[in-house]
Amino acid sequence: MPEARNIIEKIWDEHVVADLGGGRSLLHVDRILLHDRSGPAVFGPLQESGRAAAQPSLVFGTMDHIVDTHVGRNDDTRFKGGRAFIQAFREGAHHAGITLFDLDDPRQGISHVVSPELGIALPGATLVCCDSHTCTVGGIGALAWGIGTTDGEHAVATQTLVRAQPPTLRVEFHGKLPPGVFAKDMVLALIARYGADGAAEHAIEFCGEAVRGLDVEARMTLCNMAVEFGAWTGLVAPDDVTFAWLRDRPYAPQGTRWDAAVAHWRTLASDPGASYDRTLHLDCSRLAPQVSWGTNPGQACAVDGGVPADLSGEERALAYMDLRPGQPLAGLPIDAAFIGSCTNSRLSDLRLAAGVVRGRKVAPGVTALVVPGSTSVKRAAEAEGLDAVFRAAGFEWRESGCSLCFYVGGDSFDRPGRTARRVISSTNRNFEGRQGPGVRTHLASPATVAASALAGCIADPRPLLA
Ligand SMILES: CC(C)[C@H](C(=O)O)[C@@H](O)C(=O)O
Ligand code: SF4
Repeated sequence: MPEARNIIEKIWDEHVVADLGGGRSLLHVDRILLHDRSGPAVFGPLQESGRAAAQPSLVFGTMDHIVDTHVGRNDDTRFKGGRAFIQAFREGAHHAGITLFDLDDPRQGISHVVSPELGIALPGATLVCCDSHTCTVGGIGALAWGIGTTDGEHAVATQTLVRAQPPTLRVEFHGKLPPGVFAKDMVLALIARYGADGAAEHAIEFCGEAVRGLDVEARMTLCNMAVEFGAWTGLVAPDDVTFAWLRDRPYAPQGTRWDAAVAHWRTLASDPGASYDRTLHLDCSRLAPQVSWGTNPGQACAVDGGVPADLSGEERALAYMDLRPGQPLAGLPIDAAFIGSCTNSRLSDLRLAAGVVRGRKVAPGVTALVVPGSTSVKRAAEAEGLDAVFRAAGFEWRESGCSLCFYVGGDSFDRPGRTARRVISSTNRNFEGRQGPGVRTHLASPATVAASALAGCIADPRPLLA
């Protein structure tokens, strides 16, 4: 009788090319994603050392981080030297012979949004990208992780990587999610409960009733923030919900190859009795929408709660956020609301936010914007009239990209003429300066961001969803 294995061990075992001893293995990498921000640092050294891509058909590039998301964009960007980055990335991609989703390509978008959407990321596959949120695609059951550019160069040149096998962590979300509470709230509550380093470099399998009840896009939201929990990566075992979502995607297997793939993917689920190095639990049945109050994603609480009263050692976070212990969060005035990023910019996120916004207006003085995660999400949203709903309410409707998730991409909430100090955001990081110098970020679900944009202050979305 073979030993019971969990899904992470199964995917790992299938990808070992050579056991290097000491727990380290040479792994086959099934797919590589590269983007405009870190991609040039992969192509440059690769070309200088005279090496080529081992399997260019398994490597994909997309423009996302530093592109301008204003309508009518071109190679110019707000990132200093951005044009040179974009052009170097384009040239490197052409030279290496990989597939590039360039600015004018309908498949362009944030790496972690486009790879599952196009069926590049698949259940049971290994996938890497020089980006920490590569774990997002764990939502369809891929073992995906962020790497540095030196590993990126190694991966492109050999289609393999050296890794030590990670310890495993089972996170069980019990119960059913109450109405108005979403995957973003689950993961914020998890990190708040166990701390921003709670997963300590483990590979997580997210499971339990609340996870099974999530659609694939929400599972990606959950896995997106595994890295904010200190994990190496996170995934959800693929099931019928996954297979239905992936079917007929352009790069997914077709015809009889699809049937064979599904039959194999079904074998990946953790065996009964499989063991993990650690297990954590969270009850979702009474969970409230969550909002972060501090400067790491673990500093979050219920929207109808407040900053913990008994804080010590958090003075810097509170000073930066201009908050005091015990202060309620609901009712705190905001300057801006942002819906976007690889965490929450898929079609289901935009539908949810539009449902809150429909027929209502953004509060006077609040800058509100929606940045779809991919051009295809944008087009699908427009076909449903969601852009019109957002625009009528007073939201700006942008082209796809990372945009205001990340100040280093060139766009900032603290630009001349548009100073926004306090922002409620559907993104994943609330670090000091993340969305611009001095900008204070509150992380929340797209529903909470939308409700807050309308109220002009942090607001509970539940009354608007009822
Ligand atoms: C620029 C990129 C390498 C970075 C990352 O690795 O995550 C960015 O996407 C981020 O979210 O901070
Ligand atoms: S959307 Fe934000 S978190 Fe995601 S890859 Fe882009 S910059 Fe990083």
